[in-house]
Amino acid sequence: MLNLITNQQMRMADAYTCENLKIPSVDLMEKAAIAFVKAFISYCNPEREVYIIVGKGNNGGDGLAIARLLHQTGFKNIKVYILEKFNSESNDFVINYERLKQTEVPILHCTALNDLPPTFDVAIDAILGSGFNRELDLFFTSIFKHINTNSNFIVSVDVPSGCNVDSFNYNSYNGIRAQLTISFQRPKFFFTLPESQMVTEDFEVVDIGLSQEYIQSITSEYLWVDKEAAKSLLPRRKKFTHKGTYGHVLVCAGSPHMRGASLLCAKAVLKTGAGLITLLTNSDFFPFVNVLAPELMTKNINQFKDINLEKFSSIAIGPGLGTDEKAKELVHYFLRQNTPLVLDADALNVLQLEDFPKNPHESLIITPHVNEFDRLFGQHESWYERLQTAKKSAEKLKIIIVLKNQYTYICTPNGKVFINSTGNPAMAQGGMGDALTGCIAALLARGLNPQEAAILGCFIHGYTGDKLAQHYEVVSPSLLIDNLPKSLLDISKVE
Ligand SMILES: NC(=O)C1=CN([C@@H]2O[C@H](COP(=O)(O)OP(=O)(O)OC[C@H]3O[C@@H](n4cnc5c(N)ncnc54)[C@H](O)[C@@H]3O)[C@@H](O)[C@H]2O)[C@@H](O)CC1
Ligand SMILES: Nc1ncnc2c1ncn2[C@@H]1O[C@H](COP(=O)(O)OP(=O)(O)O)[C@@H](O)[C@H]1O
Ligand SMILES: [K+]
Repeated sequence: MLNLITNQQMRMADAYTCENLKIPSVDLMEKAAIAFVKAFISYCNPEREVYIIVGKGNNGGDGLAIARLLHQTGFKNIKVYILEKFNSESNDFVINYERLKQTEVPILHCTALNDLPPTFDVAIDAILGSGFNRELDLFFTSIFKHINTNSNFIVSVDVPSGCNVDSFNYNSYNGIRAQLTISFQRPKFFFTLPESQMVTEDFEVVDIGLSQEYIQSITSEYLWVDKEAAKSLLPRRKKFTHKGTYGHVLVCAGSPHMRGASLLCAKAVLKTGAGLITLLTNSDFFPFVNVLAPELMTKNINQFKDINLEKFSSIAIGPGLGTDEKAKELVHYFLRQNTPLVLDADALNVLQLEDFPKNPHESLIITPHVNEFDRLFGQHESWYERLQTAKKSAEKLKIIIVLKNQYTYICTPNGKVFINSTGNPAMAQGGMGDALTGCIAALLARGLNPQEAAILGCFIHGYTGDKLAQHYEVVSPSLLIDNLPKSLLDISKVE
C-alpha cells in the first residue's frame, strides 16, 4: 500500500531525498520536469500551441524546465509567460530561467492581465504549487479566471494553482480549474473526492524519484491500493488443493422482482474462485439456477434457520433481497451468527444503526453506496464529511465499511482508510455492486482476513472494469464477472 501524504510531508520527503540520497534540488526539479513531459506528450500533439504560465517559486521553476524539455522534444509553438507579481524567486527558478534563456523559446513577462494572450490552446499552469499559502489577490484571481475561461485544455503542474489540497473548503474556490493535473510522486488524497472535480477533472501521478522508503515510513491515515499491493494479498492456488480448500460461500439474495441480483452476486463468487457456492433462494427459482449457473447449489430460503452455518466460510447477503419482514428477519439472523459476513444493498436498507451488534465478530463488512450510507449514517454535505463519518463509524462499530465511489474507500476498525485505485464510469450500471459483494465474499472464503478481502475485492472488481473499458464504452456486470478470472491471473503475474 502506498502512503498518501500531505503537502507538509511531501516537503519533508523532498528535503530528505536531497540530503540523504545526495540529489541537488535542481536535479530533482529536472526529474520532475522530465516525468511531467513524458506524461504530457501522450495528451498533446506537438503541433499545438502550448502556453506555459509560470510563477516564481519551484512550481514556476518546474514550468521553465518543462518548457525547455518540450522544446527539445519537438514542440515548436511554445511560449512562456512569467507572472511578475512575486516578491522573491526560488533558487531553482533562477537556475532554470538561465537555462531557458539559452533556448529559442520566447519568454514574456506579465505584470497585468492584458499582457496575456486572449485565448490559449493548451495552457500549462505552473503558477502556484504546494507553496500556495494565503488568499489570492485580484491580480491572481483575474488571471486564473481568464485562463479558465479562454483555454481549450488546461494542464496543471503538481496541483492546480490556488488549490490547497490539504484543506477542503471549496465553496468559494477561485483558483485554476484544470482538465488534467500531473502530480508528483503520490496521488493527492483530495483528488479522490468527487468535490475535486471542480478543481481538476482528472489526474495522473508521475514518479520523480523521492525516497519511497522515507515516504513509506511516514504514518498516514490514507493508503493507496495499487496493483502491487493487490498482488501481495492474492492467495496462490497450490498443488494438491481441492474445492474444499477454497471455501464455501452462502449467497442470500434476490426477491421475486430481483432474482438477477442473486445470480450476479453468486456468479461473481464463482468467478473469484471460491470452492463451493450455495444460493439461498425461493424453491421456484431452483430450476432456473440449475440452467443459468449449473455450478451453484441451492437451499430453500424459507428454511434458513435449518442451515448448519459451520459448513460455510462466508455469507453474502442483500443484493435484490427486498425489504419486507422476511428479509429483515434473515438479515438480523445472519448478523448474529459467527460466520464472516458481507452486507450489501437491501441488507443495509432494512437495518438501523442500533441493530449492529455491540461486539461483532471480526469479519463483518458492509458495502454501502452513497444513498445506503447516508440513510444509515445521516445526510452529508460533502464526500469529505461522509468519509470522516465512515472512518469514525468503522472504528466505533468495529466493522469494515466499504464506501463505494469512483475511488472506493475501505475504512477499517483501526482507523485506516484504504483507497481503491481502480474503477471507471463505464461500470456505472445496476448490478455492479452485487458483483462486488460476490468478489469480497469469495475472497473471505478463500481465507483472506476481512480487511484484505475488502481491499482485494474492490481492486479486482475495478481492475476488471478498467481492462474492459479499454474496449467497451459500457461494461455490464455480466461482462465484468466473466472476466474476473482473467484479472486474478493478471494480478498474480505482476513482477
Ligand atoms: N518534492 C517536492 O516537493 C518537489 C516540488 N517541486 C515543485 O515545487 C512546488 C512547490 O514550490 P514552492 O515551495 O517554491 O512553492 P510554489 O511554487 O507553490 O509558490 C511559492 C511562491 O508563491 C508565493 N505565494 C504563495 N501563495 C500565494 C498567493 N496566494 N498569492 C501570491 N503568491 C503566493 C510564495 O510567497 C512564493 O513566492 C511543488 O508544487 C512542485 O511543483 C518540484 O520542483 C520537485 C520536487
Ligand atoms: N464511475 C464509477 N467509477 C468507478 N466505479 C464505479 C463507477 N460507477 C460504479 N462503480 C462501481 O460499481 C459498483 C456500484 O455499486 P452499487 O451502486 O451498489 O450498484 P448496484 O446496487 O446496482 O449493484 C461500486 O463498486 C462502484 O465503485
Ligand atoms: K500549478
